[in-house]
Amino acid sequence: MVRKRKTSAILVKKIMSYAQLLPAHLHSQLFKQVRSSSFLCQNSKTNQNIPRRLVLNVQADRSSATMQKPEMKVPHVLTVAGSDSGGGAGIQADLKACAARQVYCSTVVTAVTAQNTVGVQGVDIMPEDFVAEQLKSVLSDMDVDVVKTGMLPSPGIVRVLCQSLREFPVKALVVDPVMVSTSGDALAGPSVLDGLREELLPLANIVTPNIKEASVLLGGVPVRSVSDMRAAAKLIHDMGPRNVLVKGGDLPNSSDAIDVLFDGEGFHELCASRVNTRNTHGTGCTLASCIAAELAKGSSVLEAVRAAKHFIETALDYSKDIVIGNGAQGPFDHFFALKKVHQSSYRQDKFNPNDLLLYAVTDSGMNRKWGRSISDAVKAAVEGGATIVQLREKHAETREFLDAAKACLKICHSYGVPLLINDRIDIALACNADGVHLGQSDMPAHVARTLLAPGKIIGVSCKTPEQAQQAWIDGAHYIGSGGVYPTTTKEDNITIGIDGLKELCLASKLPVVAIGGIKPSNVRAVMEIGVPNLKGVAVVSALFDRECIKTETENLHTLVSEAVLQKKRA
Ligand SMILES: Nc1ncnc2c1ncn2[C@@H]1O[C@H](COP(=O)(O)OP(=O)(O)O)[C@@H](O)[C@H]1O
Ligand SMILES: Cc1ncc(COP(=O)(O)O)c(N)n1
Ligand SMILES: [Mg+2]
Repeated sequence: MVRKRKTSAILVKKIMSYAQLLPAHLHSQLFKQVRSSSFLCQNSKTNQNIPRRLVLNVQADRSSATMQKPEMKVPHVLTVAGSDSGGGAGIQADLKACAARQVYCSTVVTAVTAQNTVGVQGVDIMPEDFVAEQLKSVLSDMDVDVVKTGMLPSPGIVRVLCQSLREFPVKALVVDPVMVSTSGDALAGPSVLDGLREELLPLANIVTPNIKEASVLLGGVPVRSVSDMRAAAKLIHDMGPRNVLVKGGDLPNSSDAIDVLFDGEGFHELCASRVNTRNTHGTGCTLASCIAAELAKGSSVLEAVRAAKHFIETALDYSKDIVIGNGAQGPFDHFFALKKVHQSSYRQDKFNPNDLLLYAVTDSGMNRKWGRSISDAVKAAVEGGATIVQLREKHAETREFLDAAKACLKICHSYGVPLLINDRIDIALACNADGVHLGQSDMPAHVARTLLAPGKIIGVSCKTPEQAQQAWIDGAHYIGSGGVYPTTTKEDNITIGIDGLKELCLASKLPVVAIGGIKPSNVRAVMEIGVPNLKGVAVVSALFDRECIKTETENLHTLVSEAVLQKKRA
């Protein structure tokens, strides 16, 4: 409790010390306020003086600099939901979803369930007065941006929630009208329906029923197809929420997970590929919490729904094979992003020289010419059979390059193909690429070695036996040697020819990949030089300066594989 106190000598002293923190032009104003003394407060519990309003008043008037610490407003979601002892849905899913989306989450528990992957064994509903008390504790003290509701098991709880929302308005309300668990157990009965429809939905920015819940809200109208979902969304919108998202996770015979969003004017169909997994327990709670989290950060409803749906798809895909519990429906892992860092190092053991067989090197100029993104080009190359990829982006902006590198890494790893970054150690570190390729004027390989984790691949471009020797001393894994033939991708590049390549291979203790003007018509001649440590060919134009990268890669892959086989037979 805070009440007003008269100015005392001690307080004035304290104010003087505050004054020293303020710019000089605010001093006269400060002392005017001290004289009126109406703003001085004291905390009755601690007896500490709090010249808080003073600081606030002056802060409100400040024109430019102030020594006040900048406020760090943390986006905040309050979830009003039930506890799931199994940790997959309810409050537990909401906390994990918000944490994964970097948003603070406070919790008001409406019920405690005894629940696992088999089903719901028991439900203990919180008394409505105690729900009201929890709501007041959080909303009267904390700066909540968005309230998200889940299991609301009694009409009294719906009523006290609506009262609290009117007393403490928030930026947005997300209502997940939880009624039946995925296991088929009832979590809220028909007695809450009137309160939901008449009191809560009109306050909601978005309501997120699954197909069963949409049907129950509409008094039993069947919802079995995407067109039923559209019709249901429109009818539920008439109950007052600003947006309706009918979720199609449980839509029968659908190879996609389609959700329908109606914003009062038009429909958006949000489509994700259906992940083949038993681990979908908690998807509804997580989706609603992610939407709430994105709204708390300031996104629009459509942006929030898109981000939330993408999060679910990625999380389900990442955890599709995990096994938690013995029941039919398991929980999934919300923190896939953390573990990905661990798992994404392509191979912990040593570099495999056979990966040099068909080495695709990207070129931003060629991608621009053909109107392709780096990741589309890389995807086509790995689909066509490239065995290693190097991103060589000499002119890209750092942030753009990093985003592209992350996307390419994901693509390459889904095909078990390592990804290297040309020159940019910072990008390689930031995206956790499998290694780097360095030119003679880039960072020396022995320095790069100290920066990169053990096991990360280092390749070095070499034109002379001395450079090849140095690369070996520096701890490189392979050398790239060329230009074997004249090329346009590198200015002023010296052509070493087939003889130069052979000389380098013989001098090198490391595996070699040939580079420079290599294409289907000369790949055999290159591979036939008959030196065992020549492991493959690196190609830029013959893949990326072509209409169909995938077809060219397939073709070249066949030719280079045949050449290697012949070499082995010989
Ligand atoms: N197997 C799946 N693959 C991809 N997305 C899914 C899958 N199952 C559910 N979803 C998505 O998860 C979200 C929750 O959907 P749904 O399961 O219908 O809700 P609830 O969990 O409330 O029953 C929706 O965006 C839905 O499309
Ligand atoms: C406490 C609680 N709240 C919500 C759900 C719904 O989640 P799902 O539909 O994924 O089973 C649940 N099972 N338990
Ligand atoms: Mg479900």
